[in-house]
Amino acid sequence: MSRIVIVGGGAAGMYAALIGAEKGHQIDLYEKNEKLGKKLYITGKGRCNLTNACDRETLLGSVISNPRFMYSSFYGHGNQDTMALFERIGLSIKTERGNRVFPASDKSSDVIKALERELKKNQVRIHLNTEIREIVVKEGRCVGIRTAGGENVPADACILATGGLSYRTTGSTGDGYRFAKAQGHSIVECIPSLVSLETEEDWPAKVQGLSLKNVELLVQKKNRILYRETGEMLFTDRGVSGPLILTASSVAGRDIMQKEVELLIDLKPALTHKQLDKRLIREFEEQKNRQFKNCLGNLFPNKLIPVMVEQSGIAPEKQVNLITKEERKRFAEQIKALCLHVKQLGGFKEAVITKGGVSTREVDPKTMESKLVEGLYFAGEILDVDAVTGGFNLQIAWSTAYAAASHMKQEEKMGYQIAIDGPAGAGKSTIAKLVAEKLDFVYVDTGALYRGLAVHFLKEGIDETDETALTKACEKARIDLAYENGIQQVLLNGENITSLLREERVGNLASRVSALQVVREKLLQTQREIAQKKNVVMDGRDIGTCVLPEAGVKIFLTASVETRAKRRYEQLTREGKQADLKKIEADIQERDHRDSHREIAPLKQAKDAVLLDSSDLTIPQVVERIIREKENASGN
Ligand SMILES: Nc1ncnc2c1ncn2[C@@H]1O[C@H](COP(=O)(O)OP(=O)(O)OP(=O)(O)O)[C@@H](O)[C@H]1O
Ligand SMILES: Nc1ccn([C@H]2C[C@H](O)[C@@H](COP(=O)(O)O)O2)c(=O)n1
Repeated sequence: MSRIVIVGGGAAGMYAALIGAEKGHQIDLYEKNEKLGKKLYITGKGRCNLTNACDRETLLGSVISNPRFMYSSFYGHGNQDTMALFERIGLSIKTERGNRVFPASDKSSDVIKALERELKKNQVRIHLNTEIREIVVKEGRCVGIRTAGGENVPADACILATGGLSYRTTGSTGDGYRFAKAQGHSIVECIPSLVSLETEEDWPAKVQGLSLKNVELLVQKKNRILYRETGEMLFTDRGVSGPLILTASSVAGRDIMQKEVELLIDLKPALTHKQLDKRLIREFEEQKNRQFKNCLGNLFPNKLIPVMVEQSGIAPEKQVNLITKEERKRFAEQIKALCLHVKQLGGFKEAVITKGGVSTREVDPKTMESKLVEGLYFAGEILDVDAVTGGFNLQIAWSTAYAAASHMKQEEKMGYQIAIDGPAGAGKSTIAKLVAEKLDFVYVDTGALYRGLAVHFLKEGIDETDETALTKACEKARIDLAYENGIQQVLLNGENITSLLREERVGNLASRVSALQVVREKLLQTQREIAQKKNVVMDGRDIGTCVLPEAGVKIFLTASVETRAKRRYEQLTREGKQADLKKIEADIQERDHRDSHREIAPLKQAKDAVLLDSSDLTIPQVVERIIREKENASGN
């Protein structure tokens, strides 16, 4: 296990913390705000456009700055992976127009809640209201951080996920750029992006609030076309905004900074110049005795008419039949290319994202590790990568966070993991033991850990409904696994209690208390630590879904209730124990229901697990099938 410090508790920081913790690292997440995810909370007008359910090409094509840098991380963990992860952690999602993905509840707070819940479950240590002053580097390697309060926090690695400069009130004040610069990183000039544009002309203020649908926007600089698209735009008190403009700010942001960019709005993109002229002739003919200012109602929204009249240079009171051919032609030109000159980009205060940041040339695109400082990683908006609207910028955050957290170097080699989950009596332990033997892996029966805690509660006479007593008892219990002649032994505070584990009351209590957060939290890290260093076959209820979500092979082993009850009955009879088939069956059913309906880490098949129904398979056949899965997964 490595000790990793993450600076910044926004989208990228939380995601990196979760991935790192699931990989078995000890994570400390530092956030200077009083809570996590402040910017995430207001994104997408509070709905949080999580990602975009497009294909990979579209995903890459939506990145404006440094798309090639995103290639590896999008392929390593793309939009589909992000959607699967959010569903795995209990967030229902929905896809809307333009493939935009949102939480089903339309509440960004639910995204934050889901992430926070997982961070807690995975024992991430969250430090709120804690500002970081600097990254500590020794001999070219990051060895920790120093807080503004002067505390030195040693670490094996540090992920900077401090965001950009947009929405400063949410904490994005650019600290990360300063830390990176201090370590020799180049920072590409930061400018606001996905932002409104301020214009030299002040007439937009007269029509502020007016939204135009289906207009074509052409952005150009000295006749060079920078952007051209049809869609919706909006006039503001200082210029223009709306979807077309936001994208234009992203595509042409740097040119806009250097001035001389003009916007040409085609108000009638469906008509050619010739068709438009014909239309004007018809309108002018039908209303020939009216004044110019009163004959445009069929052509433009009312609010826009005074502006169009003013810009045309034609006297507003001029009788329509007196308008010359040249005036009409010029007016048609104006309709096809209503011109505005861009003064500047709107400010960081309202920009959705920041363009610029830590130069991607100095960061490994596969791992997000600095090429200058070992053990220093970057994730999210701090990097000089940005995309258009539609959930793509958050996907950059998720994918880079995943790359950083999952490529974190392990102090010790990570073991190979085979996860076997399934209901009571499905044969998990019998099969897992044999698979482990064949592969020379360590077998870990996690049910035994829960049973071990149950023995402790029984010994201490703990009332299972008394949460305080349970919490205290959990603190007092140390559960260790040991192996005698390759057979797993459970030690409770040093005492070998293996012989007590199979008692019926122990199994039933284990099933009941395993629904409790305090119990699951107690055992989660123990399980991960075991799987960290050794090759393991681990069986349980939530191994593939929760304990080892990255396991190389995941099996969901099951069999009909009758089969399982019959097998258990035969097992007990073989062992010379009293057994009642009907009672065993009822017991199994009750346990299945409880294990699969509890709120935390319920028994369920992981999306990427192989379903194996052993009702009609012999033990060697099941073992063989799993060995084959392992061989396929390892490519041999
Ligand atoms: N494919 C099979 N064919 C016949 N018997 C089987 C098969 N798989 C398992 N068994 C038998 O079923 C019984 C229950 O198996 P086991 O104890 O391994 O289940 P389990 O899933 O680990 O149960 P629990 O979750 O309650 O600990 C054992 O007697 C075992 O030998
Ligand atoms: N990963 C696990 C393993 C076990 N449990 C709980 C649920 C079971 O009813 C109980 C005993 O397990 P068994 O020995 O029968 O496999 O422990 C769990 O919640 N998660």
